[in-house]
Amino acid sequence: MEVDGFEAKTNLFLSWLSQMGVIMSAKAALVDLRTGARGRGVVATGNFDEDEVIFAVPRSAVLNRNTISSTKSMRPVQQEIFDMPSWLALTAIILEESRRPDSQWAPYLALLPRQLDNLAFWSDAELSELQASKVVDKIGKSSAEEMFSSSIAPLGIENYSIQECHRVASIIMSYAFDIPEETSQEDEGVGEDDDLVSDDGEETTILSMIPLADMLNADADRNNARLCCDNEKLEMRAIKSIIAGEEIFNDYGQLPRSDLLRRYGYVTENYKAFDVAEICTKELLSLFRSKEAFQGLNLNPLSQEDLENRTELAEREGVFEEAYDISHPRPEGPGIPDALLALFYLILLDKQSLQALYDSDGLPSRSKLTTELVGQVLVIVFQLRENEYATSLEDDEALLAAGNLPHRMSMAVQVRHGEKAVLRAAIRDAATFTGSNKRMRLERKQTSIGEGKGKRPIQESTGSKKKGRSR
Ligand SMILES: C[S@@+](CC[C@H](N)C(=O)[O-])C[C@H]1O[C@@H](n2cnc3c(N)ncnc32)[C@H](O)[C@@H]1O
Repeated sequence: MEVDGFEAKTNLFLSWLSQMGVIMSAKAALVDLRTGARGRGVVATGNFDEDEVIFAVPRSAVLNRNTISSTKSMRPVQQEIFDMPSWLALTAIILEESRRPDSQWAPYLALLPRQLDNLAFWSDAELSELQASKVVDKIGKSSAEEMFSSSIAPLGIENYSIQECHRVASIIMSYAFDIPEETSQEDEGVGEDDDLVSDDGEETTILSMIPLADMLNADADRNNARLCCDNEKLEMRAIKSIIAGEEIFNDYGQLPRSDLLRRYGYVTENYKAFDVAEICTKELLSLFRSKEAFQGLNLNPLSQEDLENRTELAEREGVFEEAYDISHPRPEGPGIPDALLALFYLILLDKQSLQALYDSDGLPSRSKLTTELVGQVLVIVFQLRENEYATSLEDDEALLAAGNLPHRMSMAVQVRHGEKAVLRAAIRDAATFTGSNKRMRLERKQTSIGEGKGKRPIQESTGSKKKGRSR
């Protein structure tokens, strides 16, 4: 006999779905996956062919900003709701619908979780386990609170509290879909073939809670279903054949585990391939002003003016970013982004070559940017970044291998370990750069760098075209 009403809530929700006109294939079932720590999920009980409809949800069962026109109590504040950012408006609407015992969405709202593991709900002590992960700066809890106070509080919703706003806003972050807005009769035919859910935030989309569609879990590239939208209904279709017994997975995107944790409150091994380590450009640039950071590389610190000129050129060339994400190399691109290589290259270029680049149009190709010096500087930058974490990659490996960590701590260790693993791989990669240093602004000194890699005397580049090969 269950004590938490989990199954009863599921059953009420399933009957409500059919009243709302949701049609679910007899070959799919909403099931209890709590033993796998996944809450509810949808599982195939029969085989699905590619493109087969798993369930269809009519637009009338969807909860979004358009819903308020049917909610009498919200009509007086309709304009305020329309003026808010979409996630805030949906937060207000769900708060109001949750308050009303006669809300037509009550059996659906009762299913949404009370406890969440998204980072907004972590204590400071729990967050400190993420160590130097930049995700901690992206939680945005206090700015969200300001918005709740300035936009939602004045609406006078009965059950308003900051805590409840956080819960609802986090649910929206992990459950809502951005779907193409319903087109009017006159517009019909314009976008009828556009059946993909858009998540690019274009004006024609509307942030919506879609009952049942949001009961699908996700696990990186294990997705086997996709939401397709037309003007009347939203259909969850198989994107490949699904065998009876398999879980039906949606696609939450190729998120690094840090962002998965921030937005969805969980991590799995399958997202490891998308992990990133973030390098903050401001911190990076300060290294080039110091004497200590690159000791042993025959590299003089840059004046503030020189550094600014070089970063301005990087901006002109479209390679300057506030932060750079280092990732594992993937078919879509290398782990160390071209833009970061280009920034380093510009910072390390000798004066004459820099001037030539100013007067030219365009940066050299990636293979020219990967000079030995760029690689050496990158190695140092990545090592410094790795040292910002309080524990080493090996410490974290031992912690994870020992197991028995509390749930949130285990997730935090996986995130920070993943970021360090990205940095280690990037260090190995940068150490292989062997491109010529002849245009690099190395101190004029007869010395050698790059132990074991085609050693040659290092000369300050004069830009002279007839510089011969030294080997
Ligand atoms: C859109 S909901 C999916 C339905 C959810 N399982 C439920 O019971 O309400 C997204 C949430 O499901 C959970 N989730 C999704 N995929 C998961 C996975 N592979 N492992 C663990 N939890 C997952 C996370 O809590 C996430 O925030």
